Amino acid sequence: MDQGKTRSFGLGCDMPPAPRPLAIASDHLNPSSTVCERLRALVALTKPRLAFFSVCSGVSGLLVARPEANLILPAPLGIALAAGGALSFNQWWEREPDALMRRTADRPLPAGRVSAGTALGFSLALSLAGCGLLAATTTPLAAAIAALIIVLYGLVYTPMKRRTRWATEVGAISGALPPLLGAAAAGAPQHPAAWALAAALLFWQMPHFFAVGWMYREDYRRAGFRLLPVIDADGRATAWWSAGHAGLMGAAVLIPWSLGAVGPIYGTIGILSAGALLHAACAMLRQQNDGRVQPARRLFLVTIATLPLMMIALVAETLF
Ligand code: HEM
Ligand SMILES: CC(C)=CCC/C(C)=C/CC/C(C)=C/COP(=O)(O)OP(=O)(O)O
Repeated sequence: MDQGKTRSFGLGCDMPPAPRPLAIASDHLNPSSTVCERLRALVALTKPRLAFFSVCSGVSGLLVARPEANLILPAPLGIALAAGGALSFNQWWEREPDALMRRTADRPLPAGRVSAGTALGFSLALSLAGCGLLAATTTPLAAAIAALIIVLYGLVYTPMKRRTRWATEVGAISGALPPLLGAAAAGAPQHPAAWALAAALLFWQMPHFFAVGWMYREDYRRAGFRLLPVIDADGRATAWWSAGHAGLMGAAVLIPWSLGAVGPIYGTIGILSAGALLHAACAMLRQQNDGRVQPARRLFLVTIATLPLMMIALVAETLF
């Protein structure tokens, strides 16, 4: 989710040449940067692409729970502010390891485009504004879920990444909660379709991250992250866990479909998506140990392609 100008969507071949030593902001800010450059740096702190997808999953929960809610703006805005707050807090916390990884060395903090104090203040302000807006315009439960996501992601998952390989599972809970946040904002936190999307998203994230982790495992190792792809010598465990979670994602689609909680369009697209993830994870399993990252990259791209399709299918089936 790095927003560096030189790379995009995990293709990983045009990264900056080398990680810098700790060039942490505050004393290293470029005094001649324009207002526009500073604003751009603040936007990059929010990991806009991930934030956008998280908002989409939250809005999907909102729309399936209350289809007429598409006219209500404060809920998506509140979700976006809370997401930006959580994600920029993570960048503030990880400014030192980010400086050690090629993938993230050009982020605003390690690159010195924003000071640590500004980043922390910005992340807290966005978090408070997001939760406040949700509390004032939707439901207290929605604000509470947003606060829970911020705490789980910022204060539990983020420090866990350098301590245990199970951090990813905890991070996946925070990443799966936005559809429930959306449904709570619509006043229907129990809505089965929102729970179905949250469950699919929970399992989707494991192949998604294990693929990325394998692609950048040297980066993660250098920065001291103890994630599964780092401690897995030959890629076998990474591929198996990815395949297993692709299977679980299939179950998270089939079960609500068979119970009538979601319709056949979402059901079919969800099963095809899980099948595509399983296929790509199995390809990773077959080609482990040969040092290539191509199968992992393909798995990552499959995750990126399938998630929007599933969200669109779920919402379209509800609205039309
Ligand atoms: C445990 C949970 C997750 C982890 C550890 C994770 C990690 C990552 C990482 C490291 C990247 C960067 C890949 C690169 O630089 O090439 C990435 C990309 C991406 N992730 Fe995730 N992610 C997680 C959950 C999610 C969730 C919940 C969503 C959406 C709702 C999401 C959407 C995306 C998208 C759209 C990209 C591609 C765009 C970009 O690189 O910014 N991720 N993810
Ligand atoms: C509404 C709301 C508050 C939404 C936010 C949703 C949310 C917290 C998603 C985060 C998912 C996640 C664990 C990403 C990995 O970040 P990472 O820190 O491992 O990624 P990095 O290596 O690129 O820094």
